[in-house]
Parts: sequence; C-alpha cells; structure tokens
Amino acid sequence: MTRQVPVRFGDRSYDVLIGPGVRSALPGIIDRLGARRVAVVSARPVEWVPDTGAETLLLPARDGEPDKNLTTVESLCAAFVRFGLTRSDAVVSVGGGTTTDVVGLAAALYHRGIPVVHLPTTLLAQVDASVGGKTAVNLPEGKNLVGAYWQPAAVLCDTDYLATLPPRELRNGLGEIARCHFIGAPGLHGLPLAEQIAASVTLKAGIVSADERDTGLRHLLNYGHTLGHALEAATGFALRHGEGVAIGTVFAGLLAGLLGRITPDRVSEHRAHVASYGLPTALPDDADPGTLIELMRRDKKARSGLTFVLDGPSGADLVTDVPEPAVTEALARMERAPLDRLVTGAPAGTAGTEAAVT
Ligand SMILES: NC(=O)c1ccc[n+]([C@@H]2O[C@H](COP(=O)([O-])OP(=O)(O)OC[C@H]3O[C@@H](n4cnc5c(N)ncnc54)[C@H](O)[C@@H]3O)[C@@H](O)[C@H]2O)c1
Ligand SMILES: [Zn+2]
Repeated sequence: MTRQVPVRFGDRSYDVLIGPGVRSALPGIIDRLGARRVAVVSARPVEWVPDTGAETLLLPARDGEPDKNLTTVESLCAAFVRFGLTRSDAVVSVGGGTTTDVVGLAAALYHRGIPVVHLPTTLLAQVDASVGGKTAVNLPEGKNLVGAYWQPAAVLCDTDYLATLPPRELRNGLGEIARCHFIGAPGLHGLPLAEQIAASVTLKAGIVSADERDTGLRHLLNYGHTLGHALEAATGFALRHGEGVAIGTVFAGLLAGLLGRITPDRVSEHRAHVASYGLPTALPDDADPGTLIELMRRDKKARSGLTFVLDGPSGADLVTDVPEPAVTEALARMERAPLDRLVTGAPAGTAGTEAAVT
C-alpha cells in the first residue's frame, strides 16, 4: 500500500510517496515535470535505479560524509552541463541522506535551480533528510556549513530499499522516529515501518510548511538533538546521529522533569519509549559532563545560554537560558554504559523486525 503525504509550500508543494515499489512512480513524475533529460545521481547499484521515461545520464556517487562537499557539487554540475541539462529538465538522487543533501544542493545551484526528485534509500533519509528542502554540504571546518533551501519536486520513499540496510543504519533512522512521540506524533511504536515513516514525514511536513526557513516552529524537530549533537562530537562520531538523538531524548525528559515541566511518569515514558525501539538510553561511560555542557553551549540553536527543546504542559517548546546546575543534575541522573555496548549491545533492529518493512 502506498501512502501519500503532501508537503505544502504554495506553488512549490509536492508529495512524498511511501511504500514498497514506489520508485516506479518516477517516470510519471518526470513526465509531469515535462523534463526531456534527467541526470540520475545514484549511490546505489544500477539495478536500483528506476526507469525515468526520458533520456537519462546515470552518474554514480558514493554515500558518506567525505563526498558531501563542494567538489562533488562542482563535478555534478559540470556533468550536467556536458549532458546538456537545462532548467526545464530534472535531477534525481538515489542514496542516503548524504547523497540527497549533496544532489539537492547541486540542483539548487545549477542554473539557479533545477527540479530534483529524491529517492532516499536509508531510513534516516526517508524520515528526515530528503523532506523539507534543506540541502547542505560540509567544509573541512565543519558539517553542513554551506547549503540552500531547495524544495524537491517529489520524494519517493521506496521501503523495498530498506531491506538491505544494516541494523545500525536502521536504528539510526529509528532514533528520529522515536523522538516524534514527544513532538506531535505519539503512539507510532509497533505500527508497520511504512506507517511510522508516513507519520514521521507527515509531522515534519506540517512543521516545515509552517516554518520553511527555520525561524520558529522547525526547532521542534531538534527534540533530543542538543545532547545528541554533543554526544556525536564527544565520541568522535562513534555514535550515529540517531543513537545520539535517542540518548538525547531520554536526557530531555530528565531535564524537563527537573525543571518541573513534566511529571515523573512522563519522564519515565521518555526512557521506556526510546528503549522500546531497541535504542540506547545511557551516556557512554567516559563522557565527561563538563565537555558535553561546553559542546551544548556551542549548539547552533543556542541563541541564549543553554537551549533545549523540552516537553511541557502544552507540548514541546524551545526553552532558553536553562540553568547549568539543572543540566549537570540531569546528566548525573543518566544511566551509564560502555560505548561499545551502546552501539551494539541493545537488541539492534528490534523495532524494525517487529515492524514489517513494508
Ligand atoms: N537536509 C536535511 O534536512 C537533513 C536532515 C537530516 C540529516 N541530514 C543529513 O543526512 C546525512 C545522514 O544520512 P544517512 O544516515 O542516510 O547517511 P549516509 O548517506 O552516509 O548513508 C548511511 C550508510 O548507509 C548506506 N546505505 C544507504 N542506503 C542503503 C541501503 N538501502 N542498503 C544498504 N546500505 C545503504 C550508505 O552507503 C552509507 O554507508 C547527514 O549528512 C546529515 O547531515 C540532512
Ligand atoms: Zn536529526
């Protein structure tokens, strides 16, 4: 069954299709766009790339942060020129979030913007990276420092792609799904994975259409991310993003409880919910609270002091100037576990196996 989630941006609105085999919708979309030529940038095997129905140039790519840079953007644009791609043609990305990001930025820049269709192949890219129109690449100085807002013409989340995903990559995406419980999409756990993807995309679609350029509501999507980002950095990216977000979600519950924003039951619900996905809930044994707090102070969302998205009586909200002693206390109340147990110890993919991939 195909789920269709509209993302509303006036005349730039588009649909996200979710389900097994939805890649076959590509030729219809290309036809609707009126594109005569299509450049398909794919990090996945050639047989994973659907027919476009138009003259096609296939450009092989590699997923991963090392290739998510301006050099790749330049070489993609150069290949588009050599192929004769015009602004009324189209670009297609097939790959993880790194590929949808770099191809999205190339599409935003080429001829000042050419339609792009994303075919995300990781769970994280399906629920998050490919939807919402943020594109970016890395500089040697840091991640995602150069980018643009460029809404895709369509997103095809083919859940068949997920069958080959390693358990850790599945968990990476589950971390983003789990935090949706606290920002407006509760009770997803146990549903078939495609339904969880559709609900997460629906939640993100509603938020980004209200705040395309990240000036308000979009901060809700950062639930669990302040500590999550700090943990990724503190562990030298040994923790995957979704694992950091999972731990950060447990922490956000503890902190909201300490600030008197939520009841003890709701605090416990944070840990229980994250654990129910087989995701890590503890801090790495050797994570130093002082270092984590320093990293959190530097979080790009921290407009004023230590800033967190926290649950509260009327739902999640941005809370600025959180007193450092409360943050220290919440960190002290977190369980601890060896890093290798956090990334391998939990029964990886539990939720994914319960939730049939289609
Ligand atoms: N633009 C946004 O709004 C946004 C939001 C969230 C994340 N992101 C970006 O997304 C990136 C992370 O995305 P990611 O987690 O998909 O990482 P990724 O693209 O590096 O892919 C992760 C791994 O999965 C492999 N892979 C991809 N599809 C597969 C499949 N179907 N089967 C087996 N292996 C497969 C890849 O080769 C890679 O090793 C980051 O760069 C992040 O900044 C962007
Ligand atoms: Zn995230």
